Amino acid sequence: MQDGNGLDHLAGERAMAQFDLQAMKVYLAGGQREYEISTKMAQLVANDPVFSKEDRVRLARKDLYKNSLRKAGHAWKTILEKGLSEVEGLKLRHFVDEPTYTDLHWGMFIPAIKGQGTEEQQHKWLPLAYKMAIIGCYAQTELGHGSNVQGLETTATFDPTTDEFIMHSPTVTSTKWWPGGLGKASTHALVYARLITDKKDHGIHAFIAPIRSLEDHTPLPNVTVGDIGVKFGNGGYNTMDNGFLRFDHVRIPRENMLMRLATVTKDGKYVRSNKPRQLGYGAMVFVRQGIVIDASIYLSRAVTIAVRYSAVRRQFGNKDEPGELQVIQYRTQQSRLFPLLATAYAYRAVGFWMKSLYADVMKRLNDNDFSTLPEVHACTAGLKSITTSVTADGIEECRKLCGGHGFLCASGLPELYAAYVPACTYEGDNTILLLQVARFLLKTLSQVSKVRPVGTAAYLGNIKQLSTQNCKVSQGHDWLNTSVLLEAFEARSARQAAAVALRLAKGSGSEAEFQENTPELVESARAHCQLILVSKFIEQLQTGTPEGIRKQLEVLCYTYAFSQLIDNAGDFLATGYVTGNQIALAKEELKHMFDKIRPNAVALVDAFDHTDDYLGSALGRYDGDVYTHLYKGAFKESLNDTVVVDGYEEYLKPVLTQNLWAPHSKL
Ligand SMILES: CCCCCCCC/C=C\CCCCCC(=O)SCCNC(=O)CCNC(=O)[C@H](O)C(C)(C)COP(=O)(O)OP(=O)(O)OC[C@H]1O[C@@H](n2cnc3c(N)ncnc32)[C@H](O)[C@@H]1OP(=O)(O)O
Ligand SMILES: Cc1cc2nc3c(=O)[nH]c(=O)nc-3n(C[C@H](O)[C@H](O)[C@H](O)COP(=O)(O)OP(=O)(O)OC[C@H]3O[C@@H](n4cnc5c(N)ncnc54)[C@H](O)[C@@H]3O)c2cc1C
Repeated sequence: MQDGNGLDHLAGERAMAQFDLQAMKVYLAGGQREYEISTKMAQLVANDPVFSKEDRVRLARKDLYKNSLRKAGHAWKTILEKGLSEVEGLKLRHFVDEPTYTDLHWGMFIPAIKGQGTEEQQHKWLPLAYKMAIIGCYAQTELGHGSNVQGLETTATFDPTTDEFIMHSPTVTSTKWWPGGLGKASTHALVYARLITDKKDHGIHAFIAPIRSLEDHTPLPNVTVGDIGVKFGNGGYNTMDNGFLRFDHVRIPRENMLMRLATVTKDGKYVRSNKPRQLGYGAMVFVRQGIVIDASIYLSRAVTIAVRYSAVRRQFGNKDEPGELQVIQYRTQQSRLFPLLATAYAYRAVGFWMKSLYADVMKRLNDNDFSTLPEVHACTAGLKSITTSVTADGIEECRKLCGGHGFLCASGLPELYAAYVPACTYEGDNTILLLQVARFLLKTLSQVSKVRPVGTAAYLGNIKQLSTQNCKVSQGHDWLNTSVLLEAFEARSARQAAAVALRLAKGSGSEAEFQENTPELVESARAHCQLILVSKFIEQLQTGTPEGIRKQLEVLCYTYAFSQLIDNAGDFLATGYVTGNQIALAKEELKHMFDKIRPNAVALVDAFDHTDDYLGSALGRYDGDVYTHLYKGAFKESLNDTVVVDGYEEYLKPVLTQNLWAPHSKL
């Protein structure tokens, strides 16, 4: 989408592109229809002044939050007035581009009711939620426990005499703490609490608790609720009202317990269904799968800014060429930037695959087939973990790649980082999630002689072969073979998993030994996830990629795979599958890939199709007119509202005019 002012400082870069830009835009959007919807919604948001992002980083929290309420309300009004479809509405909210209560309402409250509510409960709650007559949040985490869901303390005690649950927060640590949208906006909370019937604790279950009056939005009796406070960074995640919540013996009807997985009868009998209790974690699985595409989008924004700016920015020169060099010409810049560009493409491809994986598991669950649930859990948890960690670090790397100007909020990067970095923690701390993957790998390996692993773990079925055969690469171009690359990633992952499994198997099986091995378990989980990412990127390329973009995608795929191989060379070498020389050959191939990316770099980021409005960056502007806009931007700074600064009379003038002799001065 070209929305610059006509001057195109990057026109020379764009003229070098060697692929079909339009086809790439459609590919990255996920298809022609998605592309058209995206384009339409991006323009709708960019052209509506209510959605302006101007000044967001300068607003005080109260104003920032109020403005975010205004935008969320306006988005909803726009959706209704224009009769937008669900997909269009989702896209519109995406382009509004600030975390707000509706993310949790649509992203977790509704999916949790769909997944855990009976049909009757869905009929009761979903119509209200769909028309936003109620606003819901997902209240799981407490002050004392987030990762350890089984350790939550809030109680829901059944009282058969009134057919109600009594919701209670027995300790300070049982206070619900963090749920987005809870602090100020929600009328209802999906509360995870310990179910107690007849003095028996049945563990964690989900309850819909009304928390604010639908008349005047005041907290209901015996409910204490508010915002937990200012968070990291300017703007960023501060548009969200992450909240606290305490119940003091608050009564809710028995039907407010979501009863698809377990029921409590009128006379207080607890009945479990034959479905796995882990389905209670379904809303988390749903969001985790969506986070992979989301990571690609965030990373692609940072990379777009850094690539465009690197093509505009010039420093130094050399005797072979006139003038100064664009910093994108420097190998070191390329070696930090191009792998991130390739990663954003990889996550897009894998994100598409994740969607199909999720659709498949949902279909199976509807048919009461739970067989793929453990693999899907491991996959969504692991890829959520890797992609968010890499993206957060990648945004920060892009900031550094933009030198000093990257540190200015005008670059768009500080705010992007502040908004994104909590993704490493929410929806599961990234280390906790990798430990879940490791447990899955150990279980799979322990059963490998009896149960043939399937899906993303299928390679573990070839563990013997992968443990004995070594890499056959003898010249650089031998690496240009996806089977060779895949085998390297499979062998490294299988060997790392087998090594730690063997060490544990030789031990006593104690928890202490398990703990001692957790760093290696996390490394082996990471290796497994990197294999999934590489293999799914390759697989996506091999299934019907249009001719006009296939070559570029292949280059990006090799760039991604080689950079992963090199960044993790220690692991590959330690498993003994590859030699130092083979790693050195891969490094040379990676440099050849950089040469192929270089003339296409600007077009490859144009293909992400981010509008200037969405990027919100003077450095990443489509037209490359960086300096004019940085300079103009300085005049919007509130300190420059007056020529002589407020505070001069009280604080600067006395310093300048006291004329006191500083006794310690040597002058
Ligand atoms: C399209 C969507 C939009 C996407 C875009 C995103 C935009 C952002 C949107 C919203 C903003 C942010 C929202 C943030 C919201 C939150 O943060 S909500 C709170 C999230 N909290 C967590 O993630 C807590 C992390 N902890 C856990 O998940 C679990 O407690 C645990 C997995 C660490 C441990 O669970 P526990 O019950 O104690 O289990 P174990 O005994 O260890 O394991 C029991 C078995 O269950 C398996 N399992 C665990 N989780 C799942 C699951 N989700 N699905 C299936 N199976 C699961 C586990 O592997 C064990 O299996 P085995 O017995 O076979 O070993
Ligand atoms: C911006 C934001 C939004 C959020 N939104 C919501 C929401 O809407 N709803 C909601 O319910 N929650 C929400 N949360 C809470 C979030 O899900 C939790 O913070 C997250 O799951 C991590 O849990 P924790 O805070 O208990 O971390 P902890 O588990 O206390 O982690 C602290 C450290 O201990 C380590 N650690 C903990 N246990 C182990 C172990 N067994 N082995 C090794 N290391 C361990 C972790 O790796 C981490 O380094 C949100 C959080 C944030 C930051």
